[in-house]
Amino acid sequence: MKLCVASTNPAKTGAVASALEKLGIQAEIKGQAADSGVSAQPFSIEETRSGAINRARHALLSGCDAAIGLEGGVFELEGKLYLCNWGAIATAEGAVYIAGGAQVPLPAEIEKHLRAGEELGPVMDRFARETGIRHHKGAIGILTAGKLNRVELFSQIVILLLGQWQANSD
Ligand SMILES: O=P(O)(O)OP(=O)(O)OP(=O)(O)OC[C@H]1O[C@@H](n2cnc3c(O)ncnc32)[C@H](O)[C@@H]1O
Ligand SMILES: [Mg+2]
Repeated sequence: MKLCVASTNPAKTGAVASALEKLGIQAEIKGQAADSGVSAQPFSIEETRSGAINRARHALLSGCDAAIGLEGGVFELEGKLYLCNWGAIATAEGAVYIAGGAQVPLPAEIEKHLRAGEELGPVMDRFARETGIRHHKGAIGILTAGKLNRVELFSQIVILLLGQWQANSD
């Protein structure tokens, strides 16, 4: 099976590889940049989820058995911003399955910069005095003292996607 991943971010391609390994599924993974069709920093659940679906649909056009889109974003609930992550798998048979991941509130300090129009990636790097956080541990890694990283978070979403595909294929 050839599986396209709609990003070259190693946190996303790594998450797909890790999910496949956990499920014992053999597949060739191809990471490629794909248009999310939403803003670089999605600001609602709807926008984040749409970004994942658009990525998957676009990546499927490059000729794979299925394509996985993963998107990070934030949304507001009772006046606070929360981190959210969504995923979608588009299959060559024309099906699309969707799943959401863990959500945590963002510290006020980070929230302030996002509301001023900055992207979470660079804001997290400054906050944690590190570089490229979005490529590995992610905001979730910083906010949970490394107990859960971005690869593991996306990996669980990918398991939810592959599981739904399988549940609907038998
Ligand atoms: O190359 P792509 O696939 O676009 O990967 P990305 O890291 O930019 O990831 P997203 O586009 O899905 O994320 C949207 C924005 O939110 C940021 N972001 C989302 N989740 C994050 C996380 O866990 N840690 C750091 N930045 C994150 C990211 O930098 C983007 O500005
Ligand atoms: Mg991005």
